[in-house]
Parts: sequence; C-alpha cells; structure tokens
Amino acid sequence: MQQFPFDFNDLPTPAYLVGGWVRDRLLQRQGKYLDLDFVLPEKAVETAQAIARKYKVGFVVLDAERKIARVVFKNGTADFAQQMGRSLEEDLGRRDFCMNAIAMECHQLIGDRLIGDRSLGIGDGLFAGEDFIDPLDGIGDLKAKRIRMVAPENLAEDPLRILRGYRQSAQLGFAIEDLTRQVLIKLAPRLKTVAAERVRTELGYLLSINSGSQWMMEAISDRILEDWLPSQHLNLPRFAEIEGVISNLLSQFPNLELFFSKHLSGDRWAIVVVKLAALSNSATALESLGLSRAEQRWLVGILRYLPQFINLLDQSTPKEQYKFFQSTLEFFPAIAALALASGYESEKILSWLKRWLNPNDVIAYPITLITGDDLLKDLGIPPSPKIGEFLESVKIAQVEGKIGSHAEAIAFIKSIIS
Ligand SMILES: Nc1ccn([C@@H]2O[C@H](COP(=O)(O)OP(=O)(O)OP(=O)(O)O)[C@@H](O)[C@H]2O)c(=O)n1
Repeated sequence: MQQFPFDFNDLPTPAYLVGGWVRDRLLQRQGKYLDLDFVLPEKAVETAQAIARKYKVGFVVLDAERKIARVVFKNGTADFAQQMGRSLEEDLGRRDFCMNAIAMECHQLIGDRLIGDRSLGIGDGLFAGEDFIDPLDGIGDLKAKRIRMVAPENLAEDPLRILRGYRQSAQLGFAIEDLTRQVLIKLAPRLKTVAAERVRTELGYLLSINSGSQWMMEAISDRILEDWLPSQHLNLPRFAEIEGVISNLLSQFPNLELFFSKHLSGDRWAIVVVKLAALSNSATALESLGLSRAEQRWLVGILRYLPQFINLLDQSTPKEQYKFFQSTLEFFPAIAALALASGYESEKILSWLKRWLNPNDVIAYPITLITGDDLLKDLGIPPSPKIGEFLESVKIAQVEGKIGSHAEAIAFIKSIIS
C-alpha cells in the first residue's frame, strides 16, 4: 500500500483528491513518486502552508493568482489548488480529459478503502462507484481504455494538453477517441504558443516511456509537432528502430543501464536525448526546445560523429579507433545505437561497443605509461605544448602495439627527440 506522507485529518472537510492519482489508483498503477493533487473549496494555499510547517517540509506557491501551492515531501509532492468555479463539478469540467476529471473526498480514504489490502481495481468488482465524483464518466473511459476530451475549448485554452493526450496514451496504452483526436489535430498549430520548457518536459515524458516511440510517430503523422520538430529534418525510419535497438542493447549489455539512466538531467534523460538524436537529422533543428547545454552537446556530438563512425566501420586503423574514442567517449553508446538503428552491420558495431564497455581495453582506454611530470624530470623537457604532443604520440605508439612499458615510452620519446 502506498504510504501517504501526511495525515488527511490535517485537511479541512471537504478536500478532494483529483487527477492523476485518482486515475492511477483506479487503474492500480503506482509510480515511483507520489503525486497528489488536491482541490479545496477554500484556503488552498493556507492549508498547504500549514501542512508544510507542521511536517517541516518544502513549500512553494506555484500560482498566486489561481491559488495553487505545492508541498514537497521526501517521497513525493502534494499540490493544493483552490477549486475553480462554484462547485467541484465545475472545476472538473475545466480539466483536460474525462479520465483526469474524477475526484474523491479524501477523508473517506481513512480507515476505508486504502487501509488494509482491499483494492480499488476496476476489473475485480471491489470498486464501488459512489465513492467517486465522476460527472463526465471518466471511469467509463478508464474501462474502455479511451482518452476523451472534456471539451474542445479546454484543449484550446491550454494547448499543452494536446501533447499530454499523446503522452498519456503512450503511458497508459489507451486509444484517443476519434472526435478528440480530430480536435487535437485541428488545434495542433496552437502548440507553438506554449513555452518551450513545458513542451520539452512533455516530450521528455513521452520519449522516456518504453513504448513511447509509437505514439511519438502518431503525433508526428498527425502533424502535432510540426512547429517544434519540422518534418523536413526528421529521420523517421531511424527513429522507428531506435527503441528496439536500445532495449536489445540493454538486454545484451546490462552495464549500459547506467549510461542510459544516469547521465544528463536525470532518470532516463539520456534515452530521451538518444531518441531525439535518432529522430532528427539536425541538432540545430532541435534548438528551439531549449535543451540544457550538456544535452545539446550530446546531440551535436552524436550527429556530427555518426557519419565518421560509419566510415570507420568499414576499415580503420588502431590509431583512428583510438582518436575516435577520444572524441566520443562521453556518448559513444548513443552513436552505436544510431548506427544500429540505421541498419549498419551489427557485428562490427558491437565490437566497438565492447571496447567502450571494457575499462581495460587497450584502444578505448590505453593506460598511462608516462606523464608530463616524467618528461620534465627524466628527460628534462621544459613545460610547453610539446609535452602534450609527446604524450599523444606515446598513446598512439601504444595502441599500435609498438610500446607497452614506461621504459619503452622513455626510449620512444628519446628516439623522437633525436
Ligand atoms: N495541462 C493540464 C495539466 C493538468 N491538468 C489537470 O490536473 C491534473 C493533475 O495534473 P498533473 O499532475 O500534471 O498530471 P496527471 O494527470 O496527474 O498525470 P501525470 O503526472 O502523468 O502528468 C490532471 O490530471 C488534470 O486533471 C489539466 O487539466 N491540464
């Protein structure tokens, strides 16, 4: 059972739980982080502040005008919003999709359904409809695995909801109801008015989902993203393959998990950036998304070095391989993944990848036989850019198998000098 970070008796009556938590509870889905959304008829910000004080946790006003505040607990967040309109039903009627417009009065959770092992599962008959306030038959949509808009005006009012529709379809494995989809397509040009940060976050969610690519392709073919990812810059055949490639790589090389999950701005963002690189032929075309510097550097690097990698796959000397790894160590698996998704010979690509994965590989990670200090002390070479050039020549002689010890490195430098 999910642990709530605070006692609901601290809330006034009534206090409604709404949105994703209620939806996911009905679907018996549970995320890593708790994301609770409350609607209070009054004093939403004051209540949030009092709870934050009592539990000595973070508090931030998200929207002073609409009276929305967030309390940040260790295991999740709780947003408190003042009810919009005169009734809860009116508030629910202003939301994006019917499945997200289901509410329940939170005090009834105590000692009732969420205590003990009784489940709220839709399919198992334990779920009792009267506990939910569901004026738009969101529960019917959950049963039918369908995403249905509340009203076209609601989607027009906040066009990010267009993208949320595709993302939530991917996340839940739901279909977008026909009329809703027609409206999403019609309103798509309005997505360009949305702040880049919000679009980027939604795209990030969509692409980080394991089966997100399929819905991304649907969004692209519905021309939802035309203003953010213009179709003339897209490589759809490569994008169609990338998800399968990444999951094959992860099952073949579990060590790659670290690369795909830990780099860049957080959980699974490396996967997002690799998928974006696979999708686009041009890093410049993605600039409008306002990615972080590190993310943009990866994108530029991956797309810039991919053609060189493909040339090297045919034929390459140890020196060329060493130099290529030096330039791409940070994101090499992404280049390998794109080459695989483009259909190049997997055996050759995997042999490169195995080198990258092996910390003792003589070409990807040649050990240091000699340092700049050694050159100063043992050979009396004064500090200058020359030192760097000598050290690089040593590494190249090393990867070519010409030298393999400190003494040989000294002798090698002496031979260059003379
Ligand atoms: N652009 C938005 C964002 C949110 N909502 C409403 O606010 C609720 C909570 O929003 P949020 O936490 O962002 O989304 P969730 O639906 O909870 O799901 P997820 O965490 O997957 O985004 C949504 O369910 C929906 O009712 C909305 O109508 N329009």
